[in-house]
Parts: sequence; C-alpha cells; structure tokens
Amino acid sequence: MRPTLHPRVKICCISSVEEAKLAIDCGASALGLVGNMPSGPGIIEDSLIKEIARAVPPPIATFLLTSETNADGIIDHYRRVHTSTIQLVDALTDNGYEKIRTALPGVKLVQVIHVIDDDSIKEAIRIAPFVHAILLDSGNPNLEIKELGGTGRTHDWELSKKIREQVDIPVFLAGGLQANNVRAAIDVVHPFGLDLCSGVRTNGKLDRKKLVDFFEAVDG
Ligand SMILES: O=C(O)c1ccccc1N[C@@H]1O[C@H](COP(=O)(O)O)[C@@H](O)[C@H]1O
Repeated sequence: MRPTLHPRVKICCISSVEEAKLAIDCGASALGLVGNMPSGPGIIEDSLIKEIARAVPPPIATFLLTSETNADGIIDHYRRVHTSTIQLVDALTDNGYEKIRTALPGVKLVQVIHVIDDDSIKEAIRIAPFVHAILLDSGNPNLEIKELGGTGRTHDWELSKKIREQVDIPVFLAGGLQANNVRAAIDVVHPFGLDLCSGVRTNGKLDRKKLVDFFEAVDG
C-alpha cells in the first residue's frame, strides 16, 4: 500500500474513561482495550472494556485486543464488550476469519503479526486478504509464556517496511514506539498508523506530557 503522509495514532492499554478522554484530547484516532492475555501491562476486565467502549464518541475507533485463537472464542469475547474493531494478537488456529466476519458484520478485524524474520513477511501476505488491517508488533508467541504485545521493544523496521510495501491493506506499526524514535520509524516504514502503550506512560499511567511530545514528534 502507498505510504501515508500523516499516520493515525492508536493509544493502547487504556484503563479508564478518563484515560480514554485524555488520549482523544491529545489526538488519538483509536484506543486499544486489552482483554485477558498470558502476559502484558495493559490487561483490564471485559466489563471495563465494555464501559470504556460505550463512552467513546464516534469517529474514534475502539479496539478489543483478544488472545482467543478460534472464531467461536473471538465472537464470544466480542459480544461481551462491543467495540468497533477486534485486534487479534495471536495466530488463528482455525483460519476462521470468514466465520467471524459473517457473525459480526460491520466489525473491523486487525491481525497482529509479530515481526521476527522473513517468515513474518510471508505470514502477513497470506493473511492480508482476510482482514481490514495488519498491525506489526514485537511479541514472541513461541515462548512458553507467550508475549503477544506490550513488550516496550522495537523490532527490525526493515522487515516491517517490506510488509507495508507488499500488502494492499493499511499497516499499523507498534512495538517500543515513543517520542524519541517515532520519526525514524515513520521515515523507514511509512505506516498507515502507529500503535503504542508503554511509550506514553509513567508508572503505568497515561502521561499527558509524553502524549503531547509523541504527537508533536509524529507531526514533525
Ligand atoms: O499491552 C499489553 O498488555 C498487551 C498484552 C498482550 C498483547 C498486546 C498488548 N498490547 C499491545 O502491544 C502494543 C505495543 O506495546 P508497547 O508500545 O511496545 O508497550 C500496544 O500498542 C498494544 O497494541
């Protein structure tokens, strides 16, 4: 897909209605709400995800992050929270994209690819026809306790650039982004969107100054 001039920003790990308002106030186009995960700093209860999603005004998107890996589990998780978008942070075991899209028309699907090596490029190209966007992150699903995001680590942006060039749907870049590296990340990858959690937080709480610095760095 063609490079984007002004990447959208998704702020992840939102943990209250107040954090949602702060992120939107500073310029976020989308918010991430992290469901049950094997690890990670941003996990909240489904009841809170539902409450925050309901409070967010259009046109701001709300992403449910789910670690469910089959269509039935993902559909059930979505029905407990009702966000606008589902972010699949692990690989599907049943290739159930069509089943999810039929059961949940109007809900956007974003598949996370954890960028590790050239196989990550093949994986992104294979999955792109089934989803609305791809999100490139720095987790490691091969560990005994899976890391499915929220690592605070960057990955090889040259691999991400190759993926962005070879898929025809929007690509979000995530993984260790913060004010002091986001310009370089944009210049290499030219993603449609940016996604971050730890880079705009202090002691786990969303930090207005870090948010303002981040958006200034994105705007160049
Ligand atoms: O943040 C979490 O707890 C989390 C857990 C499991 C999967 C994804 C998670 N968050 C996502 O990870 C990216 C990158 O985080 P960071 O900026 O490197 O800290 C974040 O944007 C969320 O989409």
